[in-house]
Amino acid sequence: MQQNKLTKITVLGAGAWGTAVAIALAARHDVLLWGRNPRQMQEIEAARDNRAYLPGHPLPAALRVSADFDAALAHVATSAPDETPLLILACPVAGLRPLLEQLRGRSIPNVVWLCKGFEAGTSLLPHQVVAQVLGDVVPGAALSGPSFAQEVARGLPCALTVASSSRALRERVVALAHGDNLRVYSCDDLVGVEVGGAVKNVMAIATGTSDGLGLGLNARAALITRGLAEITRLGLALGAQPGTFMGLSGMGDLILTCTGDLSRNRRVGLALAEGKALATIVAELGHVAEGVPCAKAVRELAHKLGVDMPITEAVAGVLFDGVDAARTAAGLLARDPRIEVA
Ligand SMILES: NC(=O)C1=CN([C@@H]2O[C@H](COP(=O)(O)OP(=O)(O)OC[C@H]3O[C@@H](n4cnc5c(N)ncnc54)[C@H](O)[C@@H]3O)[C@@H](O)[C@H]2O)C=CC1
Ligand SMILES: O=C(CO)COP(=O)(O)O
Repeated sequence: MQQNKLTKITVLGAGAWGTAVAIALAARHDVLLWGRNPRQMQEIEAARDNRAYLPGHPLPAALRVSADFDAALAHVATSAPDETPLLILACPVAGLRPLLEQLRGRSIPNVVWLCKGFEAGTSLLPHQVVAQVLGDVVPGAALSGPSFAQEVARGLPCALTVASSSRALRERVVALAHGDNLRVYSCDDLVGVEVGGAVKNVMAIATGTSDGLGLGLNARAALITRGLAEITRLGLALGAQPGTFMGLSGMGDLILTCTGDLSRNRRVGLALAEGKALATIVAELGHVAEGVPCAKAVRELAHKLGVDMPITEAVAGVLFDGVDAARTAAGLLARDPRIEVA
């Protein structure tokens, strides 16, 4: 495959994932990592290590870091005419709208977002938030799939999916990002890719809770499988293609997040099983756990659409309604029998 050399890329958001993606892409491109906290960005520059969000993964010498928003945008506005630069949005879903507001009216290239979830309050998917704020003039894509930041930063093998309604942008992102140990597939089902990436976080809280309660490996496999059925039902109601949920952004990310202890969402579940309060868990985590706000947004959406989502209901009940986790697990098992594919 033809690799584009030294394309200019700006990553907006210097958390764990933005930093890991910037590290991976800096091996082949001219990458600038922007973070909103000037003191933190100075510390990263001084240590050449993001000690707050991704400690122990030195930044390559070529990777530039900055807290200057104008400079970050100028980086991707100054490319040669034959290059299309890339703007990567690496904030959590809660930060997407505010970040997009900062971009509105500015001259920006193609945007690719990495966040996984439904927006709290609106239950919108990221591409819908992008369309609301920027309109459809800027081509956009979601990059998703099973990808723990720490492993990507170490250069371990990883496969992702880029989803966009623009074929040209999908091809562009593949040409830029595919290579070394990153394998990038493409897909035109933006809704399916985003729904899979969002709801798997809720399922990871469920499996973490189940594992923490000692309910066993059989229960975990059941939760993952029925979780996939639940994700698929919601996705189909929103217009997704069923096959997408068998792919990297569906089953792939669901398996990773439900079983891998690097998952922050799984760790939320493990801590809930210990009886910790949600506020304590979130404070101790020090990172976003998208499954928490997403459980509420998905519950609201499922009610609105009439989609049966018992695992999401159970997770939201434990997180927000003070329902006891062990009782919730028993409640799930006590549901009436049904045909498996339904
Ligand atoms: N960490 C991982 O392994 C992966 C994370 N993701 C997704 O990427 C998104 C970001 O996750 P992480 O970087 O891991 O979270 P994190 O909790 O490690 O860092 C979040 C970063 O976003 C910044 N931020 C928050 N609101 C912002 C705003 N309005 N403007 C600019 N920056 C803002 C914070 O300052 C912080 O630097 C989430 O949606 C997550 O689900 C996706 C794949 C892998
Ligand atoms: O999305 C992820 C892996 O693909 C990261 O999951 P967590 O946010 O649960 O750590």
